[in-house]
Amino acid sequence: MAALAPGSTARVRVPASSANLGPGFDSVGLALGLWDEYAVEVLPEAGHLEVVLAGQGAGELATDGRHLVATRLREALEACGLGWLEGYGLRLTCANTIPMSAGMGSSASAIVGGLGLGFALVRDGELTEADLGLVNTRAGVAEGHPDNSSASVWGGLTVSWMPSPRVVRTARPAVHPDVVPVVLVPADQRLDTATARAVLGPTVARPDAVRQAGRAALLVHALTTEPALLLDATSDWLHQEQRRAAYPVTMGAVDLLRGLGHAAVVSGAGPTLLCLTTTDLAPTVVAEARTWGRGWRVLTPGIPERGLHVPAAPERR
Ligand SMILES: Nc1ncnc2c1ncn2[C@@H]1O[C@H](COP(=O)(O)OP(=O)(O)OP(=O)(O)O)[C@@H](O)[C@H]1O
Ligand SMILES: N[C@@H](CCO)C(=O)O
Repeated sequence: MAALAPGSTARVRVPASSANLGPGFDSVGLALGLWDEYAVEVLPEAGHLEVVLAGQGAGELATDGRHLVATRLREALEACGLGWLEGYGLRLTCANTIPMSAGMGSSASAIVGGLGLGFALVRDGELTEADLGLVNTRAGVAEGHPDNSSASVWGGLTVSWMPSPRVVRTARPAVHPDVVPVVLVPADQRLDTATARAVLGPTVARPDAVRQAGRAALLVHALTTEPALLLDATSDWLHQEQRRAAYPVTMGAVDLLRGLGHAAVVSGAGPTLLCLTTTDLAPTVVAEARTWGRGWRVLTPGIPERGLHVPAAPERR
């Protein structure tokens, strides 16, 4: 493998994601049109790493080799046979819009983006389908559950599973064109995924497992074919009630919207709320959420059809 030439660059964009969507715990993900953008430039100074942050996490996250994008950039370069910072330096620039620890897959996006950036740097700024497959596997293994990471890699709706601890497989059903995600982010609230996972017990009752399996199957049908079934299709018995004390405000809002007939769920490990609605009803959901006041950010980010990608070069004037 040739050394990296000073002045070489790569750039990637990676979307946010919502995981679980009610019954699809640890397997179903939906990409959301909120993007982080990462860029890297090779510097001549061996051993030198510069991390420049803007937006979410700036002034808060590490700006050395511990930064999550940097650690996964390193993983990708080493997988391509390049020693980390051996004979070259790097400037990593991150422009982040995805809120951290909010339930929109920020850590998965950082992992997916870091890996993608490394492969893109080695491939002269391009990413192949095979690279996306590698990123999907490595990111799912790194997170331990591939729901967020697969949606960030592929865009759209993903259903992922791990037939063994180091293998990730993903199906990508096409979302019905009427489905609209409304994302409600409670201001100034964060919940680490690790904390939210720690409250889940090791076993579930058989009747709950049976109901959950049926609704997970129905979820895919509702999202792809019959959105009118989304309210029933988003019921959950495995994680949301168990975590209620960790995000009480969100659960109150989920209860309220579901009482009004809307398919509201906790997004990932929370505290963001995801409402899966339809083109005709989305304005009603948005109007309802706006009555809740400034404590909530109301987003309609759309569902990007592709995930991790190299953006087109900006046009020269
Ligand atoms: N863009 C980023 N760059 C570097 N590190 C990040 C970035 N985004 C998230 N992280 C790291 O990941 C942590 C958040 O991960 P966590 O899994 O708790 O939340 P999340 O991924 O936003 O939520 P969820 O998995 O429920 O959607 C942050 O505290 C930070 O350490
Ligand atoms: N399936 C994960 C998503 C958050 O990373 C959870 O709910 O814990």
